[in-house]
Amino acid sequence: MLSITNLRKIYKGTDKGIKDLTLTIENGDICAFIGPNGAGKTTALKAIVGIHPYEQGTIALNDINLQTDPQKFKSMLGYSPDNPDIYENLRGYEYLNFIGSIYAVPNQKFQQEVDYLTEQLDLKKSLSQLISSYSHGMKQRLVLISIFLHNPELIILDEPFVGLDPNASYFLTNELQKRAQAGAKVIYSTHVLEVAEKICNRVVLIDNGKVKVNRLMQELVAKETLGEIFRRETAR
Ligand SMILES: Nc1ncnc2c1ncn2[C@@H]1O[C@H](COP(=O)(O)OP(=O)(O)OP(=O)(O)O)[C@@H](O)[C@H]1O
Repeated sequence: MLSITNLRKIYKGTDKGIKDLTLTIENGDICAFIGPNGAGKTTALKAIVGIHPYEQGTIALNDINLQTDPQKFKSMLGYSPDNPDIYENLRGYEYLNFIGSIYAVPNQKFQQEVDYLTEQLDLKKSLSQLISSYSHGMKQRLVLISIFLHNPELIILDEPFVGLDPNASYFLTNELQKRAQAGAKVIYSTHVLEVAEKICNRVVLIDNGKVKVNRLMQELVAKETLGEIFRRETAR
């Protein structure tokens, strides 16, 4: 279980960021973070993965506290940022070897996962090229492969579908569902509400740094679409 309690992260000298976030994600949950531009989704995700220090609150994954045991917490995590800025001077396979060794993925398992994921995401033939020669979508696919390698318990993705071609998007939606069914917890931010409505069982709507809606998807969209709810909740 991922448990976030009264998380607060405000950028220095501003009143922007996340003001109060409390959330529980159970094993098998796929949770959508939605909200207007600038609402605080990326800030919240960066705090949850330990990139942004936060001044208040608790984040714990299976009772491992991010602040007191960051190394253990991060070993259970797979994170894809909104911008796939990765080591440009490495070749694709060098990057994957690097990530595999950081997470101490056993050799056989590493090879199996790389074979499967590069095949599915059509990156096999490009692994010997420098990452600097990759397109945006290819870098994104390489990051996705790298985060799935160690079978993370918590998968955090910041706008993962932006820039992915339809084949890669199809693979990603299936892969997230498959991994959630096997017990992983997934949170991803998105503006693509139709996909979120289809694959997520929980939705958190953030507006102006605060949680406005935190509901099970099935209950929330019983009478209205997620788009209609979004427009009503965020009307100025
Ligand atoms: N490094 C920073 N320093 C100061 N303010 C920041 C910083 N990063 C983000 N902000 C501000 O914090 C607020 C939340 O930004 P954030 O990027 O978390 O929003 P978001 O919900 O991810 O938006 P989008 O949907 O546009 O990606 C915004 O007002 C933004 O301007």
